[in-house]
Amino acid sequence: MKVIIGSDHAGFNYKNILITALSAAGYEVLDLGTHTNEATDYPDHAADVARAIIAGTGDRGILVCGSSVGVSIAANKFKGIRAGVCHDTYSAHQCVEHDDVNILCMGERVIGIALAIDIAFAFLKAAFTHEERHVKRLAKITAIENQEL
Ligand SMILES: O=C(CO)[C@H](O)[C@H](O)[C@H](O)COP(=O)(O)O
Repeated sequence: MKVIIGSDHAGFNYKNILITALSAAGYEVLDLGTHTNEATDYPDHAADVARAIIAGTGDRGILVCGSSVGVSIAANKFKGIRAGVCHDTYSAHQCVEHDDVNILCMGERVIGIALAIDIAFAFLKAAFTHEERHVKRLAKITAIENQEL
């Protein structure tokens, strides 16, 4: 599985640690930045990762900012992106199993790094169930996206 990862300055340290952990576990990881501690704007990085997922450059995305809220708002503006804020491992796998989330958002200022790593693995190991009720609900989200609902 190929993972696309991005962060602003507030998520920079966790992004780097996550890249090391995921790469060591055998995941292919594409780092779209930011590449320094210098202050940057989270919508830019959310857009980079969202566009890469939409283009099929990677299978799943991970975004890290200070709280996770900013990147999730920005990423969810893109059609076809289902970005979820997860600061616990249950949400991290359930959001894929039920909601087919394709971008995980975490906040470096919110949780410790050990939990962030566990959450990333829970997210990446999970698969969408394709159960009828979930497929129906996702179709409604797509309808909202297309302004049909
Ligand atoms: O946490 C965030 C809000 O959701 C943002 O993604 C930023 O990381 C945060 O706003 C950065 O704050 P700073 O004071 O500019 O470092």
